[in-house]
Amino acid sequence: MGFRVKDFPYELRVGRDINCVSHLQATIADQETDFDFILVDVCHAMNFRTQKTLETRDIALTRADTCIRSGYWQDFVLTKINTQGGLVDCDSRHEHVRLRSEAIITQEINFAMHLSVHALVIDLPQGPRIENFARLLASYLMNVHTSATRFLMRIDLPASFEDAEATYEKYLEFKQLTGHCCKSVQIILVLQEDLPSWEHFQSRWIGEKVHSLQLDTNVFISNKNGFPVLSKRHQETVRAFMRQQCRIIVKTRHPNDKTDDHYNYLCHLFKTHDKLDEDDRIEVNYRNYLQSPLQPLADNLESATYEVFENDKIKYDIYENSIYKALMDKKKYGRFLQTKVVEGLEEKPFDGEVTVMYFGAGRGPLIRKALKAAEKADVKVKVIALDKNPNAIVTLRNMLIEENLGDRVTLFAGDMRHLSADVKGDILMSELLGSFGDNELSPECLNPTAKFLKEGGIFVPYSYTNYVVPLSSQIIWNEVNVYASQGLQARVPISQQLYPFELPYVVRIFSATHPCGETTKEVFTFRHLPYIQDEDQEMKVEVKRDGQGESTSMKKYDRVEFTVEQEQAEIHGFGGYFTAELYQEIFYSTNPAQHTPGMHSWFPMYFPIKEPFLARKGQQVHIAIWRNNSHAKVWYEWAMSLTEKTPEGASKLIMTTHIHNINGRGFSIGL
Ligand SMILES: C[S@@+](CC[C@H](N)C(=O)[O-])C[C@H]1O[C@@H](n2cnc3c(N)ncnc32)[C@H](O)[C@@H]1O
Repeated sequence: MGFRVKDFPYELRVGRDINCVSHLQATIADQETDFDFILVDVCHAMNFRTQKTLETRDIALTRADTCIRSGYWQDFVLTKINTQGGLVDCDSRHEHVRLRSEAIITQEINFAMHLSVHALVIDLPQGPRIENFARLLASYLMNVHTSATRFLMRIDLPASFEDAEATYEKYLEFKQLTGHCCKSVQIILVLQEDLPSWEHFQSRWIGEKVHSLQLDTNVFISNKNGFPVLSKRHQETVRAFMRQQCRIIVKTRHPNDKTDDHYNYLCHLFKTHDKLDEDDRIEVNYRNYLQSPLQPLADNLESATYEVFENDKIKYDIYENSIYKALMDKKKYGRFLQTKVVEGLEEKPFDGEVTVMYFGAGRGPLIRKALKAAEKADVKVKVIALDKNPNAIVTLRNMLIEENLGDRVTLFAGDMRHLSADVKGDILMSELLGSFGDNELSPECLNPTAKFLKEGGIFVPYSYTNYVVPLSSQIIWNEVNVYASQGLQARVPISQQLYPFELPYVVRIFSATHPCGETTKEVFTFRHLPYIQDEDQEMKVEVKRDGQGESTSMKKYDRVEFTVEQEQAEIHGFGGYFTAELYQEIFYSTNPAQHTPGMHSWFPMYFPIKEPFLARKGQQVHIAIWRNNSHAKVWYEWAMSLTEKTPEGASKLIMTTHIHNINGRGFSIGL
C-alpha cells in the first residue's frame, strides 16, 4: 500500500508495534486500512516450553498459525522475539540461564519460520557480552537463503553520546562476530524522547541497513491544537531517514490507543522530507545503484547513452567557455595561455583560422559548442571531428547535412590512435573521461594524437587528477553481492560473478559515511602537454611552474593516508572522483570539495574491499592504488591497510587487505 508523493520513486511505509494482541484477526482488520505492517510477539517468553512441558501442558505455546491466512503472516505481520524484561540472556554467567535463553530464542525463531513471516524482530542484548547471542543468530543467518524470514535487529538508541557510541560499538561487534552472515540483517532504530546529536546519526547509521525508525507515541508532543507532532530534532532525524527510504514504526502503550493522527502527521513529514531540484530528480533513481563502468573504447556506446551525456548542459557550457577563452587569447596575444594568464605579455593580434580537432565526437555536441564559441569570439574556426563508433558517425554525417556544416566541419571515422591523415590542429579537444578520470583510457587514446598538434597547439582538457576517500557503507557493500548474483540474465561477466569485490562500480553514493572525514586525497594525474617550441621561453616557464614535463608513464602507483576521526567505524572500501582542467582556471569536477554545481554526467566510483575492517579514532587508514596495463588492457589494483602510531612515533601495522583485482582478474578495460 504505502503513502506516495509525486517525484519520489519510493513510498512511505508505516508499521505499528502492538503489545498483548489477544485477537490477531480483529487487530489486523482494524489496522490494515492505515498501516502497512504490524509487529506482534511470537509468543510470551513466560510461555516457554521444555520438551517435557511441551508434551504435557494443555495450554498452547502461542496462537495457532491458522488464526489468519498465511498471506497475512508473509506480508502484514512481523513477529518479535520478546527478549526484554530480564528473562532472556544468552550471555549470562549462569549456565542454566544461558541454556534456557538459547532454548527460548530457538523455539521462537523456529515458530516464526514455521509461519514464514517476512521478518522477525530481535533486540540487540542490553548486557555487556554478545558472543553467544551472535553465535546463535549466525547459525540461522547461515541458512537464511533457505527461509523466507529475514532478521531485523532492534536497537534502542540512548541519548548520551557515550551510551549511543557504546551501542554502536556493540552493533559493530555483532557484525564482526557474524561475519558475512550479517549482511542480511537489517536494523530497527528506536528513538527515545532525547536524541543523540545529528552528527552521531549521520556518521554512524546512515550507511547501515536501517529498515525502520521506531517511535513510541510518548516521543510525540502535542501542538497547540492538541495534535501529535515531533520536536525539531526528531523531525530532522525522521526526514533524513525517510530520504534513506526507511520505514517508520509507531509503538503504542496499549493496543486500543488511537494512532490516526500520528499516521497523518508522518505522511505530512514525508511530503516535505526532501526537496528535489531538477538534478536530484534525475539521480534519485540511481541512489546506491551499482553500474559497471562504461568502456567507450572497447564497446560502441548506444544512442540512449549519448542522449544522457547530451542532457548535461553544464558540462558542455564549460567546454564552450574554455574554447571561447582560448580563442580570445589567441586573437589578442597570437598564442594560447593555457595554464595561466601571463602578466604584461605583449599583444600580437591574430586574425587567421583556428583548427579545433575533436577526438571522440560521439553525436557531436561539442561541434556546436566550438562553433558557438568561435562566433562569440569572432574568430574563424574549422572543426575536424573523429569517432571510432560507426553508429555515431551516421548521426554526425546527418548533422553536417541538416545543419549545413559541410564547409566548416570535416569528419573522420576511425580510432584516433591510428589516424594517419595529414591534418593538424591548434586545439585538440576531447571528452573521454570516466568516473575515475582516466578509466575510459583517455591517456592511451590521446597520447598518440600529440603528433597532430600545430606549433603552439594545446589539449583541452590538458590534465585530470583522481581523488580517493575511505567510505563506510554496509548498504552499498551489500549491493555488490546483489549485483554479482544477477548472473547471466543481467549479462554480468563471469569474472565479475567470481570476483564481485574486485572491480570498481559507478554509483551515486548516497547511504555512506566518511569515518576519516570527507576530504579526499589526490592520487594520480595525467597531463597532455602543449606543443613547446625551443624559443618559446614563456611557455616553457609556464609548463615548468605547472609541474608538467614529469613522467608520462601510463602505469601509476600511489599510496595515501587518512586519520580516523570517528570513535570506531567499519570501512567498506573507498570512493573515487576526478577533476579535469580545461583552460586556465576552468575545470569540471566530481571531487566533493569542488564539485561542479548542476553537473550530473558522472557518479563517483566505488572501490569495494572484500573484508570490511574496523578502525578506531586516531589510527591511520591507507589506500594503495595501482593503474597497470598490458598490450590488451588496463586495470586498477587496490589494497587498504590500517596502522597505529606507537608511543615512540613509529607506525605499527594492524591489518591489511589483500591486493584486489591482481592482473585485472575481476575487471579490466579493453584497449
Ligand atoms: C564519453 S563519449 C563522449 C562523446 C561526446 N564527446 C559527448 O560528449 O557526447 C567518448 C566518445 O569517444 C569515442 N572514442 C573512444 N575512444 C576512441 C578512440 N580511440 N578513437 C576514436 N573515438 C573514440 C567513443 O566512441 C565515444 O563516442
